[in-house]
Amino acid sequence: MSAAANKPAEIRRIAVIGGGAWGSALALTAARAGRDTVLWARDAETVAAVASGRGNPAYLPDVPFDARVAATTDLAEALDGADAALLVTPAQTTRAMGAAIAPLARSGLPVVLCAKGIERETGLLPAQVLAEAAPRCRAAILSGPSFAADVARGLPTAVTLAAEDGDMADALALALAGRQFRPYASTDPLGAQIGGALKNVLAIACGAVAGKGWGASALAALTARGFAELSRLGLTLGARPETLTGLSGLGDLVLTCSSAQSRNFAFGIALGEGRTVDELAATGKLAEGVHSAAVAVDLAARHEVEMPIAAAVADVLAGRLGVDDALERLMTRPLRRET
Ligand SMILES: NC(=O)C1=CN([C@@H]2O[C@H](COP(=O)(O)OP(=O)(O)OC[C@H]3O[C@@H](n4cnc5c(N)ncnc54)[C@H](OP(=O)(O)O)[C@@H]3O)[C@@H](O)[C@H]2O)C=CC1
Ligand SMILES: O=C(CO)COP(=O)(O)O
Repeated sequence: MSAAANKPAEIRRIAVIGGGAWGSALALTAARAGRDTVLWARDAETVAAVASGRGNPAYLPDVPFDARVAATTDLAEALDGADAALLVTPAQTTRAMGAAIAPLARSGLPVVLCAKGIERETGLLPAQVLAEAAPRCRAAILSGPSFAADVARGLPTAVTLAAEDGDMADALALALAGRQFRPYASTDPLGAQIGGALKNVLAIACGAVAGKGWGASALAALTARGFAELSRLGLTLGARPETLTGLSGLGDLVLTCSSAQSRNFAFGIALGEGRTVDELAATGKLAEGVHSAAVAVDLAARHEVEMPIAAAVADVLAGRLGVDDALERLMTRPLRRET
């Protein structure tokens, strides 16, 4: 067989599964890139608004949709004829959504996982979950510094698009690329997932520092030590250094640990200001780090990797530690060489 015969076919039609902020922004991105794009959402009002060109008032208010995106509540219709799917529901729904996609997807369908998290019950990353739930689909990862509202408004950014199969990563990057959206293909999906999941946990810690008013020096120090944790775990699990220092690692960590536009950072700010975890959970706003913190710490412990900042976040979220005590615990750890 010739090399050309092994190349993935051109990606013309994209199904975006998930009608929240990021799914809508990515559907717009795909449509702007010239793909025939259909958005699946479970909420009929969202589907009606997107299909009529009004955009997504629930999740992206005031963002005009400047490209044509079809929409449906019927998953089979969304996947019919799709050359690739983007799965953009919260990380803890990956298994159920994968199982729903599995019987409807053609064999070998590329499924780009866009959620950033670790499955709570198993400690598995999204691609590992998809491999169990939809084994005939092929996983790719889209991750990097990209607030949905910015991307939907057409503000520029760059992201990592990773798959074990480099040709598939290249084809997906080409299918989504535009003047304002620049995907870099990678063959390190593991590294891309670790960066995306951990930056959310670390952003909660950074937000708490901001909410406490502990100053810009503390915030920078915590971000750097957070990156050390992320890198330690990533390297131990087999991620590549250039992925961890790249867009889906350091790039997204810097964004999320410095901007109140991040829901994880905003969650941390509110904790630092004295709101309780229960109050914040009741808002229903998604902060993926809340769901991944404890399992990330367990995963690190299983591999004998120290993650004191993530552990402090997990303890604060579980009500075992206050934010002031968490700082005290981090600052009084035994002095050590910087690694
Ligand atoms: N927002 C952002 O800037 C970015 C987000 N991400 C990641 O993308 C993922 C999704 O985030 P985002 O879109 O912002 O989240 P949102 O809270 O904006 O939207 C979540 C969407 O998922 C749907 N949903 C929730 N639970 C289920 C379920 N069990 N089955 C089917 N659909 C479900 C919701 O539907 P309903 O409205 O009906 O509840 C909603 O459409 C997260 O992992 C996040 O980390 C990544 C990069 C940027
Ligand atoms: O992942 C994101 C930006 O890259 C979005 O971060 P939040 O989920 O914290 O809003």
